[in-house]
Amino acid sequence: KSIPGRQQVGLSSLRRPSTLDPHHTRAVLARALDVWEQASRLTFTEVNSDEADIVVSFAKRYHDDSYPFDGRGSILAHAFFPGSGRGGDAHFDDDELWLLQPNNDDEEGTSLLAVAAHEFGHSLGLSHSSVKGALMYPWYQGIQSNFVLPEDDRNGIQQMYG
Ligand SMILES: CC(C)C[C@H](C(=O)NO)C(=O)N[C@@H](CC(N)=O)C(=O)NCc1cccc(N)c1
Ligand SMILES: [Zn+2]
Ligand SMILES: [Zn+2]
Repeated sequence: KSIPGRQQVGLSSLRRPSTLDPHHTRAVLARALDVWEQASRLTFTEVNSDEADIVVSFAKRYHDDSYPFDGRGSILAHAFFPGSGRGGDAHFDDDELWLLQPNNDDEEGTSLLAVAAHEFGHSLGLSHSSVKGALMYPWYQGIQSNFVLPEDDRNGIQQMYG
């Protein structure tokens, strides 16, 4: 399944986000992957198959793994470290108010770009970072439109896929 250097991403059509525009959602997910592509030798291709290395889905509460979501807020998403089966997959809590545009601070809602970039870090094998400001810092911090991958995250991905 996972051929080093060729990460495949499937946007699972099984559980597509109920409210988000699928075309726009894919564009945001592609940008979240691009964050990592630009800092490593990784390349990503979209495939429509659950055999993909990273299968993305949106789900609420219990969703056939033992990590149920919790409604709006708190847990926003989770992803599995690389591996067979659901390894690499990323699940997003469909009870969140996902924003597909970089949001100005006062607007409530959660940037899908920021969270997806964070989750794909897990999908690629990165754990949480204690460096405040790192993308892999455990707590959501929003994202600027001209987002550049912080140093700590770049080091992390270079160590694995330099
Ligand atoms: C124990 C984990 C399942 C928590 C989960 C997470 O880290 N997922 O990768 C999560 O949703 N964490 C929240 C915060 C929390 N502890 O509930 C979060 O903001 N993570 C996503 C995120 C997005 C963008 C940037 C950063 N730094 C973090
Ligand atoms: Zn899940
Ligand atoms: Zn995380």
